[in-house]
Amino acid sequence: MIEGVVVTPLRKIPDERGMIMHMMRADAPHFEKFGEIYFAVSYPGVIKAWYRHARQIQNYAVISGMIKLVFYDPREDSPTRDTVQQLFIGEDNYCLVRIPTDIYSGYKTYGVKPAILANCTTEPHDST
Ligand SMILES: Cc1cn([C@H]2C[C@H](O)[C@@H](COP(=O)(O)OP(=O)(O)O[C@H]3O[C@H](C)C(=O)[C@H](O)[C@H]3O)O2)c(=O)[nH]c1=O
Repeated sequence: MIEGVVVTPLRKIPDERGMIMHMMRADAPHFEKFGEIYFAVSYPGVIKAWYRHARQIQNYAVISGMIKLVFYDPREDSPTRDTVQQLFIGEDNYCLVRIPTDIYSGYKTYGVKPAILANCTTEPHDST
């Protein structure tokens, strides 16, 4: 596992009406800071890469569909420098993935339906 990447299994609580899908709460051990939450929808087969953020920690949960999520660690001071990691996450493996600053990440949507990725970040998005 790349240093700083944390995978936390999340609960789905079903009943006859549907389900509750946990993601983030302020008293959870994995909560750090709230910046923004948004939903990225990707059609089947779409690749989104590469991302690298200097300030913003990302927390991904894929609420519908599946993605192959890949990381590369270029950090000179990291014990996992030059490591590649891949995860298959989404409705069949419902979890929260913490992505630390300064690593590269990217993903591909697979399967037959769009993936809906919720991203709860520690800083508001800034495209500059
Ligand atoms: C994230 C965001 C984007 N935008 C605008 C900026 C662009 O005009 C458009 C698409 O943004 P972007 O190309 O950044 O979208 P993605 O390639 O899906 O990437 C975003 O969602 C993936 C999952 C990441 O992890 C990235 O960090 C995040 O940038 O939406 C906004 O106006 N506000 C926002 O909060």
